[in-house]
Amino acid sequence: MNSYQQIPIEECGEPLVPIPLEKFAVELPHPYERLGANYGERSPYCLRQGVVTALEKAQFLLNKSYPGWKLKIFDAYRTVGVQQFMVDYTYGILLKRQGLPEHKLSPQQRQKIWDQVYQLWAAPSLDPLTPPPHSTGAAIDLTLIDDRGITLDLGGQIDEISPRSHPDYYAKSQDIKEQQFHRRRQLLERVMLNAGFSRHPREWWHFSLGDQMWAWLHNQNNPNNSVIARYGRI
Ligand SMILES: C[C@@H](N)C(=O)N[C@H](C)C(=O)O
Ligand SMILES: [Zn+2]
Repeated sequence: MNSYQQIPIEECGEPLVPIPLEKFAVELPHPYERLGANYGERSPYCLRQGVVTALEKAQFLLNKSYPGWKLKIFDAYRTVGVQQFMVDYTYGILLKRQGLPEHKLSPQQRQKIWDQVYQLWAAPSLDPLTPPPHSTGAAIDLTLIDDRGITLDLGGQIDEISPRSHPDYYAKSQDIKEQQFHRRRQLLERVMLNAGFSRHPREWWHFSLGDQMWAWLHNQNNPNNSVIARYGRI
């Protein structure tokens, strides 16, 4: 269990609502649907009402400094089934990289792959006390586009399994291009944090508001003013 999953949840009952996609840029077709993930009746482009409002605020703050730029939504809501699909898909990718069929792997080799998967992905838990962040409708993965509609390079792909995914990977670089990646990551972080979100400590693209991870991060920074999560699995 991750530390953040010990945070209690007091579900506030806010509905999951569609993201007004016309206000943002969107990765289309949806990256996980393209891989075969089945959302059933649900859409990945939904969030809790309060989270959509905060996302609109982040877009507004971005436009104050950078008119015409947009937040580009990669992924938002996921059922636990989709979380399971992506965890299994990522295991398959890492297995292929090893170049060995699964039955030839030792239990230790297998465990090493699972550890890598769970470095990046939350466990597809059906326990209401430990929901995957995206299954609460409170988490979003996103990047930036500029006023020409060009997706900006933030120095790595979303969902990349590599040290480059760490938000501060380029923080100390002397390379001009890499310093630009870092400034863009800082810009994305600034507008999202000022709108109320928290950023995942290991993923430059993942932000959430009101879920267990958000509360845990808040409490790390404000030990005298602790909060609990208001969004559970929906
Ligand atoms: C891997 C990335 N898309 C992501 O969302 N990671 C977090 C931790 C998650 O699975 O909730
Ligand atoms: Zn995410």
